[in-house]
Amino acid sequence: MYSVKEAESIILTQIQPRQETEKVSLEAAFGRILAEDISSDLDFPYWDNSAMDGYAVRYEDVKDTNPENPVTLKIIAEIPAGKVPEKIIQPGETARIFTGAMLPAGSDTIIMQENTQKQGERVAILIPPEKIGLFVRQRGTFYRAGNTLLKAGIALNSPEIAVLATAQATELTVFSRPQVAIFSTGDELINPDETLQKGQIIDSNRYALTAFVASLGAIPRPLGIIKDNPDLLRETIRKAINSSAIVLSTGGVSVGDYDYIEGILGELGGKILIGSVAIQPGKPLTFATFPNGCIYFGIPGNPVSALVSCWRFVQMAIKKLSGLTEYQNKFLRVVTRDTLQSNGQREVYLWGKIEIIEGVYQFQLASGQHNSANLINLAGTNALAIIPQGKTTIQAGETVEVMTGLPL
Ligand SMILES: Nc1nc2c(c(=O)[nH]1)N[C@H]1C(S)=C(S)[C@@H](COP(=O)(O)OP(=O)(O)OC[C@H]3O[C@@H](n4cnc5c(N)ncnc54)[C@H](O)[C@@H]3O)O[C@H]1N2
Ligand code: MOO
Ligand SMILES: [Mg+2]
Repeated sequence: MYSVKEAESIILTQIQPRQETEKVSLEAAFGRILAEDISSDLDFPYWDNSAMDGYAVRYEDVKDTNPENPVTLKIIAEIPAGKVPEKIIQPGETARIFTGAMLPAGSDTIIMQENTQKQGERVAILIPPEKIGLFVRQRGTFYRAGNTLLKAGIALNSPEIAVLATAQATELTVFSRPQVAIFSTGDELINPDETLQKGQIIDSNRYALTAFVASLGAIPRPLGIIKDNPDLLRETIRKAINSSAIVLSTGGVSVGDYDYIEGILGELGGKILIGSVAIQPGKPLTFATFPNGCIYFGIPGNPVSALVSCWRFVQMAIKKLSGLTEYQNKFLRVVTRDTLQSNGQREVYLWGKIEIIEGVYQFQLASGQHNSANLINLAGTNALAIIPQGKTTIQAGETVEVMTGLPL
């Protein structure tokens, strides 16, 4: 049995960012992962421009002005945003200017309107600017043409989309989304629209995993429920590994008589790299690779074990495969509001919520039973508190390591 850290490292070593890319328009780029470095041949700002509605002046002219005896300047032009200034500001002159408008030659500083008083063709500057260049957005001070603007491997969210638009990057190369096959195994399983008979269990894992995969931007391929029948399982697995980058099955990975997955993976040429992990919930995690590059996760059937395995291990695998540079899970150290307990045998993950209490992050354990079959109290959680192997108690008020950013 591997430790959680060992299992993480084995999994990550097997996963290389995919090479397949596609072109998308800027409109369709949200949520995608950039597969090329982006630069622009434009400086940003594109040219010196005004940050205020006011007057473009020569600093020399106004630096000693004061409200009692203000300097007055002759207004020689009006420059709204979008208009190219035609006149050069000479000593004693100014131009009326608006936010975003190009600075006229000869001027170097903007006086905001509130610090002036218009007197017909002239304007009195009541307050001197604190420094030369005040309220001027200088060309190239945010970004210099030719430098890298955005690096390959980042996810495109609103800020990056804004940058791409401004760089006129209207068509982008992004990583194509990996396909992830998902199926549930077990004779006891029924679909949610079927009538529950004695002894049966409604398949929740397939839905949970489909949502989980979609939340990571990969393409889920749900294949339904497969009975505990070695022939059916073999056929399903064979098809899945030949058509998907990653396969996720739930159930059938423990030591029971109907737990067939590991044996079948071996028969089909899979290399079993992990058979179990010292994690609770989620111990019987099976991880295998196939000669065609397909990655297989045999995930424990208990619904909480299934999702915890996904969050702890599958998440980073999908992210890395998808081309994301930042694929590692995120951990925080926060105070726990509840006492957390373990029998010390495995690294224990307890589900709950990170909440902001008086401006500080704190962990609150989900109420109700912490049992790997109890998916009910998973709802509404957003974090997993971790009790290291060998430790039995973390008292309320103490600090605990929490895995966060779960795509719940
Ligand atoms: N003798 C031992 N028994 C078990 C061990 C062990 O070490 N020795 N490990 C336990 C642990 S830990 C886990 S976790 C489970 C894992 O079991 P499997 O992955 O083999 O899964 P199944 O046996 O098929 O099912 C377990 C449980 O989960 C329910 N289940 C399965 N699939 C679904 C689904 N799609 N949706 C909802 N619920 C599902 C299933 O009905 C069972 O109740 O093994 C322990 N046993
Ligand atoms: O580790 Mo199992 O995953 O307790 O239910
Ligand atoms: Mg079993």
